[in-house]
Amino acid sequence: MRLFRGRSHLCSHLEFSHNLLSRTQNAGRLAFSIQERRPQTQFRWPSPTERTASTLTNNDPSTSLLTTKEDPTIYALSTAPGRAAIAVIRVSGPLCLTVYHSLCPGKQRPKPRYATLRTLYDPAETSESARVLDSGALVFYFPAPESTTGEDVLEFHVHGGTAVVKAVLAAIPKPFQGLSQTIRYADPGEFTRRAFYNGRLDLLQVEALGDTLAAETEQQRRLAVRGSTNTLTERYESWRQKLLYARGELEALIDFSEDQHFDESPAQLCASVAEQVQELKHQLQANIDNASRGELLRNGINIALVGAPNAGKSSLLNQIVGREAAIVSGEAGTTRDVVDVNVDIGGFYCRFGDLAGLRKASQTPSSHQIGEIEQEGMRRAKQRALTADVVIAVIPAESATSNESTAGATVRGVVDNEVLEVLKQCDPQTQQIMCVLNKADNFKSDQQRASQRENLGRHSVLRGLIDSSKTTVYTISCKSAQNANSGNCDPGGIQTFLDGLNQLFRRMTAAVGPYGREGPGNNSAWAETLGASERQRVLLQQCFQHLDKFLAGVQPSQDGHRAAPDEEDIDVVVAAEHLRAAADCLAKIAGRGEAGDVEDVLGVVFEKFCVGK
Ligand SMILES: Nc1nc2c(ncn2[C@@H]2O[C@H](COP(=O)(O)OP(=O)(O)OP(=O)(O)O)[C@@H](O)[C@H]2O)c(=O)[nH]1
Repeated sequence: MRLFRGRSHLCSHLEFSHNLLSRTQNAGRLAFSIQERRPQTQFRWPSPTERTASTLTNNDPSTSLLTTKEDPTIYALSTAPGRAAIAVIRVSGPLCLTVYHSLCPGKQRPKPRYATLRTLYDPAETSESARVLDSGALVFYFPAPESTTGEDVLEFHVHGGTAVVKAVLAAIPKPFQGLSQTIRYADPGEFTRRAFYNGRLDLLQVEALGDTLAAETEQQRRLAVRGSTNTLTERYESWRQKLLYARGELEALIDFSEDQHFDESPAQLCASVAEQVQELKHQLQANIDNASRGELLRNGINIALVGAPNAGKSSLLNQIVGREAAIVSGEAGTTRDVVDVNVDIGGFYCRFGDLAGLRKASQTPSSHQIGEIEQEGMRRAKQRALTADVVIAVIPAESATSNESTAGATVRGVVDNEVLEVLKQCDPQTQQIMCVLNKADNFKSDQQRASQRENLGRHSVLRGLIDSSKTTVYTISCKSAQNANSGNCDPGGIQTFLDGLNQLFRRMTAAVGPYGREGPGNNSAWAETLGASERQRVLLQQCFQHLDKFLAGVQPSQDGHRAAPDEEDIDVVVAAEHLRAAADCLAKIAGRGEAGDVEDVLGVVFEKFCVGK
């Protein structure tokens, strides 16, 4: 085992020093276990004030005016622009009280966190009649640091008329004219950025806040709420602590193994750490999988309607969205390009793509050649189907009724070969396939309808696809749905199909635990991990890869392809480095990376924020 190939630079970490200390104190008793430790003191990114070394007091407004250079007070309309009953204007920074006194002259400082009724005046206006900006405004004052931004915050709840808002916004900076650095209109997301800098929110909560503001559907809202707790932060931090602790154990071995007696041999210690790392990998994998599932809720579920020309794809789309979103016609090949429609189905944000019908040239009537446009449409349709999360194969029932001589021929007649080819190319691991038998009104009886559905289920290719998607074949009739009178509760079976689709979405987006859906433990306890962002998922993936490299260096591979390394081949320094790198990835998730990293991340995260937030 190679222990002394140069001391790594890791001692600088507080956690490592802590480990060294306890290791030295407990020398000779190296019974190793990875324990949960309470996080170190809460990390806090230096505030803009600290970073610029500009300290202000806001007790005396006159001195604030002179000293505020680097840390301007910001203000903005925080509610949506336009006519409304109430508009909220928010001010954050050291000049809050100065702003208050200039708009509410002669009035006492408002009691913190209480609503105070005030008339607002224009500080630059001398004419008594023109001075009043708004009467009956409510003022809230939140002194630092117990405020949303961690700075002094002032909120004016004014009447929501456009002119009132405009006048109050114009009045706020008036006393500071000529001192341009002291107060300015806020940039998008600047209030939240300050909350982050002042330790009021961690980066994960900032991301969840961005999701909350962007949420359009019920499921997106729930996802955002899950992410807004600090459960994820605590989970990542406990993993990071475990990794740092494990690394500390290895480092102690490097430093002291020559002069101290340890109960465990280096190989035993590595095996013990590897066991813990293996367990951590299971948890990471669950987190990574759930983050991908959460993406479906956040970005929407991409659904492709595939089928032969005239199968009824456009008719089905129109039934789903409840309007004429796509052209329906008896002419085969009507839909040429992808028709995308966004729709909320039971709280799930979905993007439906109605695609060009798929057929071969030989299947077209001799008078009809497949032209360039139709070919391009089919190419796009295939491409879209292969990247969709859910592929709905729309199969028309008409061929079935006209060709019932043999079960096999019937089914093959219904499911077009071109459509089958595309379904076969879909990835059952990542894509769900659903079959819809349309034009059920063509069946002569319920019995015929049932037997055709069974035939479809028996079809060798479809069977496999349907089984892997754990879905059923739905029988619908867009025509019946369209012609139904309001008395029929589920005309054409569209509602039953939508319910099935909803159940499929629930399965696709349900959280899984470290040992899969059927594994031990409570999977719902992992629901928060659905809220993990794409950025977090990428960093978790990188963390996972470092753990893999660590394991590759210290133990045989689980599939038996790689034998256990000889004791002399275990490089503990390199192994410890992989643990450090893995821990760093977790640190970056919470915004604890190098300063440059964090600024880059902030740039991306705050892009989504609007002014006033
Ligand atoms: N009898 C019956 N006809 C239907 C049903 N659904 C759709 N149709 C008819 O089938 C024809 C084709 O419908 P579309 O919805 O345009 O089919 P499509 O799959 O989008 O066709 P392409 O655009 O050519 O790919 C139209 O004449 C529809 O009225 C149904 O449930 N029953």
